[in-house]
Amino acid sequence: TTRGTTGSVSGLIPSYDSLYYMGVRAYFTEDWEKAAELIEKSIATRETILRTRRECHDNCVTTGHDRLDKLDTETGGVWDLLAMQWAQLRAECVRFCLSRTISPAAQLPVSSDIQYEFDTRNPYNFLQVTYYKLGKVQRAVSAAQTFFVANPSHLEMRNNIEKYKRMPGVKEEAFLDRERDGHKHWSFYDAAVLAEYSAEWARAVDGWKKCVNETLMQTEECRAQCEVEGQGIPDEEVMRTMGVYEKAAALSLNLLSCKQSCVSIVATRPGRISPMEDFLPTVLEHLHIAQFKAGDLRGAVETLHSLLLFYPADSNSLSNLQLYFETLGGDTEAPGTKPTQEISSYVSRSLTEKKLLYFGVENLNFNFTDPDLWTPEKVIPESLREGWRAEREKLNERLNEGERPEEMDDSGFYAGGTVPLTGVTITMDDAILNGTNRVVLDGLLSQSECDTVLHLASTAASSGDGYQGRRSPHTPHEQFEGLTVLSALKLAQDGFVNQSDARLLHEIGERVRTLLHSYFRSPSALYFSFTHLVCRSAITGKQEGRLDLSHPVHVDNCLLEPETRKCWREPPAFTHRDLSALLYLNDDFEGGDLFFTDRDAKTVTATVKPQCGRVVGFSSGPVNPHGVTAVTAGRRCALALWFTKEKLHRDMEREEVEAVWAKDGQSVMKEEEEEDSAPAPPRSGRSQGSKERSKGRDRVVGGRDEL
Ligand SMILES: O=C(O)CCC(=O)C(=O)O
Ligand SMILES: [Fe+2]
Repeated sequence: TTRGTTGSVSGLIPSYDSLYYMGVRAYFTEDWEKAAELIEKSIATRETILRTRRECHDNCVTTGHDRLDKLDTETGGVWDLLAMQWAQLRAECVRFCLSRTISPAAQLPVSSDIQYEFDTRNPYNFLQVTYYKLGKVQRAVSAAQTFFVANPSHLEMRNNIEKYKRMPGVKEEAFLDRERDGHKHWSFYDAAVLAEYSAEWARAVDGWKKCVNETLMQTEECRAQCEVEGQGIPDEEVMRTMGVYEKAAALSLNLLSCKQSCVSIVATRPGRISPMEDFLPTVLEHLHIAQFKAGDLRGAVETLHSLLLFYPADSNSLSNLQLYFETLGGDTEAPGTKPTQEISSYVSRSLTEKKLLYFGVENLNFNFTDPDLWTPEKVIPESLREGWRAEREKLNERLNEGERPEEMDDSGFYAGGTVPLTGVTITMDDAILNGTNRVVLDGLLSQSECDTVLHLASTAASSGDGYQGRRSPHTPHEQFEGLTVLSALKLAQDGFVNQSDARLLHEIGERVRTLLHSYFRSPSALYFSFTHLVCRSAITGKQEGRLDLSHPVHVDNCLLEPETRKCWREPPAFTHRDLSALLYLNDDFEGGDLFFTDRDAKTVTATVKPQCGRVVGFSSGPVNPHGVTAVTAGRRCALALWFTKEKLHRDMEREEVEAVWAKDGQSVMKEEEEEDSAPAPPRSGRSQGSKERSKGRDRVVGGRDEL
């Protein structure tokens, strides 16, 4: 019964939407075999249709051009007929080309629902489950990955991916984004940014160049689709009242507007809803700086000239150009003193299109939203400039205030790596926490482990070791108590607690280090800088009308000056802390939320409620100001950990403890029991601590590092 719809009878390409609907129906009846087959077929069919359209576009792009050539010489007043003939020939070419392979049903435009489904890669969401049910893990993995790339805040899929990563026999290569070809420019972009971070300029140049080329290619692909894809007619109601030239103008404006919108489509990352403003000029700007740094001065000049086509009066670019010329010894004839051919055709074509479009806006009631910021004012009709300026100003304001692009973090960390511990899942990522290099992970400790560590804290408080029961350095309304690993060891030696409890405290730190090293894709080793277990207790009777915080807003490795939004990396801040982590142990208290703010130290961007086994990790720099709300009842305990990339600043106290245990002839690293039945994942960096111990020591004895 499905033969008619799948079109297999005619041998022509069927419409992919009907295949998709059938696939989804099969999915809900749990007919997994059929669901997989149909959904795959719909994806493949859509690809074939897109490819065929592109081929037909390319095949027909010059058809009838000879008629247009004759326009110049034609004197008999039939130029309009020649133009019509050109349109006819081209139409016939495309039509013939398409209908040779695509069924009539598939030539129709799909509904916006289907468009949305495929744009958001939802078919892969269905496929992930389907393949999992069928036991085809490799395929499930790549479906999961493909979906996740376009839906990066879909935590369920993220956790699925983490699970797949821990499955035996699932290889790294299985995590394949099946749609990667459509957005390669973003991979190049990311690679170039990473190279910039580590000042590898030659690699950055390579990445930015590829990014430019791929961006131009993707733009061409998108524009070609505008020409051959069945598009809705602009406002059919209005079209009916139009004469034939008006209709022709409306259709051509529609086409131009579709082509211009490719700028926004290409500049929108998978998974994002809005485009990156000024994408191509931004990439060119990065490229010329990278070229300059890499010593390719001529390349830099060429790129700068390309950039100047977008912003001819930009004072920074002009003074850079001046600088380059001086460095080149005023050699203005040198190659590279011109913009690249590709960019110059790109800009002039775009300008011509914009002129036509703005003419339509001014005189033909056409609506057009310019995707570019660089459009020169003179191209925009006088009557529109006022509104356009207001729009721009609004946009600038938005960019300058809350919606400014994510703050740059120069720490070298890059959130989004894997979570290599069984049972640990991501609860909040950068997107949910509204920031950069922040994460909340759950499941690091079992309840009994939390209880053990809490017990350590209470024992320390009552036995007099640790820094027991002193007033909080931050608020008179709370008491502060806690201990370090060394004081835990002493407690054990004095028989107050079990050896194994003290070791647990140590070992938990290793778990956190492993996690953060991997999740933040740390470019180098991470050393413990300081660790302590801290409890904050509300002092009863001192809570009335309390307005202060348990821990005022601060940045861990610099002194935040909210008025100027500056952060000074100097003492008394702990300047060598690179990554911060808090591992929470309980939730039976009131208040005590951790919150992140903007650099103004006021605007709260995210809040995290402590609970047993929850880890908050973040880069310790100015992108992450944070504080703790008042603890108004009960006791809130957390293990606070800071890591450094500099070996010189590692925590010597920790080494002392490890040395004691090593002398005891026991391994420091106790293999923890897996709570999950899933096989243990690889544990990079896990044994580093013990190796480190036996090596020679370039000991630095510094002031004690706390709070
Ligand atoms: O306990 C917390 O949640 C945060 C503590 C903190 O920010 C710090 O000690 O630097
Ligand atoms: Fe802090």
